[in-house]
Amino acid sequence: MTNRARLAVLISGGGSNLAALMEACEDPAYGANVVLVVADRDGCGGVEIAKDVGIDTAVLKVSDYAERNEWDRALAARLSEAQPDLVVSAGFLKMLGSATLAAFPGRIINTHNSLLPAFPGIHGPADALAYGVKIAGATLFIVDDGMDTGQILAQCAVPVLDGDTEETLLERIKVAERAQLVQTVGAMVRDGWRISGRRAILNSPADDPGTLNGQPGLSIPVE
Ligand SMILES: Nc1nc2c(c(=O)[nH]1)N[C@@H](CN(C=O)c1ccc(C(=O)N[C@@H](CCC(=O)O)C(=O)O)cc1)CN2
Ligand SMILES: NCC(=O)N[C@@H]1O[C@H](COP(=O)([O-])[O-])[C@@H](O)[C@H]1O
Repeated sequence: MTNRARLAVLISGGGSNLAALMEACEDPAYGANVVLVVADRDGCGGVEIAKDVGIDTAVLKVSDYAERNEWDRALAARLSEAQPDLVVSAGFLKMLGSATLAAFPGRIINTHNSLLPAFPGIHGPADALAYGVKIAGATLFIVDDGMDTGQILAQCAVPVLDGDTEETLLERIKVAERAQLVQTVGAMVRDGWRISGRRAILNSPADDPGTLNGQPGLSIPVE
């Protein structure tokens, strides 16, 4: 595959999902390259991971702009410079505004560590644990102007174990989440996807041996 899809990744923290995408991109057959990493704050480990291998980075802090919309317009402009085919929000803790959404319609995806529509926001695993659910997981979805309301591309499930803490549950979720992100983004960039109402449909199932009928779904990793 000669033309590789250009990925821009939005982060706010350590970037383990980013690192998983970067590793997948090392294989030319995967079909993508990470061309830009943008953080909303200083000190993100994911920015250093990207810098170490020469990937372009930027930090855009809301507090550096007089208005939230100015930040959103600056984010849209910075992303546009990179000409991404897909924008991947992976632990990005800021709601995207209308300028960014309009710049990449239907081409911004977000991975969230809960089984949406349950437990949206920034405390998914803690909220799931507090509720007492027995199954948790992660959701990859198309970003829209709501909070975690976009069409779902893929979901993966993990068990909640007796004695789990937020940390142990989060790490179990993240193992499945990273695999789901890599497999689904790969399927998207190689074979595309389509939207039909509330449904987002991959043109080819992600290559996850643990999926249900080849669909990225109930791939529950064994402890
Ligand atoms: N327009 C959208 N933008 C984003 C979405 C989305 O669904 N629509 N998803 C988020 C990621 N996310 C959950 O997956 C999420 C991130 C941040 C927040 C939030 O309330 N952020 C606050 C600030 C929080 C902080 O800085 O600690 C804010 O934006 O003011 C909710 C959900 C990515 N963007
Ligand atoms: N709703 C936003 C949110 O909570 N996102 C979550 O942040 C983590 C980032 O991990 P990483 O920095 O190791 O990739 C991920 O688990 C992702 O679901």
